[in-house]
Amino acid sequence: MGAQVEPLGEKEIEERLAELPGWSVEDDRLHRGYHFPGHLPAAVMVIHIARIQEELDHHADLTLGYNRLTVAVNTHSIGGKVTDLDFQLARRIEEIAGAHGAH
Ligand SMILES: C[C@H](O)[C@H](O)[C@H]1CNC2=NC(N)=NC(=O)C2=N1
Repeated sequence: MGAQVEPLGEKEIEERLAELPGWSVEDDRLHRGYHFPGHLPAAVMVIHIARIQEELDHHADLTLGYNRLTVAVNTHSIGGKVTDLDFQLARRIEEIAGAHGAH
């Protein structure tokens, strides 16, 4: 996979985060929490994210609550650092969030 799976530096992370409001990096994990109008829309978004994750072969930890969903991801194959793969997944999730009533 080459340079794509290099851990990102601090400046590269800041640049990418600037394009992704609501997302942050803590403890080497890229994460965001979403709120929903109820439980089913949150659960449906989990399934939609799962499809994207299979397409990208990159998988986040998804924590589903009643009307909340937390997404946290890093790249396991390089020992749990934030890479461009994590940002690719985050951008794909952002693209679908609005349609699920997530905010
Ligand atoms: C075999 C398969 O391609 C790997 O295990 C993939 C699957 N999903 C993954 N997801 C994440 N977040 N990091 C990985 O390194 C990773 N590796």
